[in-house]
Amino acid sequence: MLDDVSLSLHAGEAMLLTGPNGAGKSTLLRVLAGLRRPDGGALLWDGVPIAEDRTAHATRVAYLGHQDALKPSLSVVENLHLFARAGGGDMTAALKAVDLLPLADLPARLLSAGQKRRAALARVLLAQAPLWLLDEPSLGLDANAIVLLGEAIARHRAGGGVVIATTHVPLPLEDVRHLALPGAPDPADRWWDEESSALSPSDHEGASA
Ligand SMILES: Nc1ncnc2c1ncn2[C@@H]1O[C@H](COP(=O)(O)OP(=O)(O)OP(=O)(O)O)[C@@H](O)[C@H]1O
Repeated sequence: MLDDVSLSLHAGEAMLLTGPNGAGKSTLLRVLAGLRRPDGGALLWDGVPIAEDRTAHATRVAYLGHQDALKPSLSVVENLHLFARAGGGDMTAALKAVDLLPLADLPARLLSAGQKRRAALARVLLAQAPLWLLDEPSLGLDANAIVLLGEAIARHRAGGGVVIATTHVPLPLEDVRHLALPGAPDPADRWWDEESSALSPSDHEGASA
């Protein structure tokens, strides 16, 4: 059960949500996305409750769930067009950012699991939304794609964007905050460095979250 959770982020900040399976990380992301109403408490954007205008909140959020939600018969680029907002982001740049340009015309059903995840990430880039809510974004990604993910997040933050991501593994992010949901492992087992908040995959040797 998710209870007594409080967090606040400013432009350019990032937060990782950690905790064991079932701790409520995905539930919290869905609440932050406005996809699920909390039983209590409030979610504010610039001091205004999102409940006052849920449509406006939806335009602020790019949400990446566990499912990549691609239409199998459509090509990568057709899938991305489905979600690109009018006057939205640069399709070629989004495909390049996740190294999918060579596969742009391939039907989504022929993509590998990691390639599908890259396509779902390209959709986040295209949304041009200030708030990225990413549920285990590195799921299925190879080492190179995880580097690209880190770079995309850094660019988003440099432009004033905010990122909140769940993860069970370290992500290559600088100056990231952590929120460990109750039931998280003993602090001695934490793979992040409380002092520097900087992470690298090599920090993760033998740890679990
Ligand atoms: N729609 C739902 N109805 C009832 N219970 C739910 C629903 N969705 C999630 N739960 C429960 O809420 C708890 C938190 O689930 P959640 O998916 O948020 O966990 P999580 O921390 O993201 O886990 P994981 O690390 O496995 O992804 C779990 O016990 C889960 O069974």
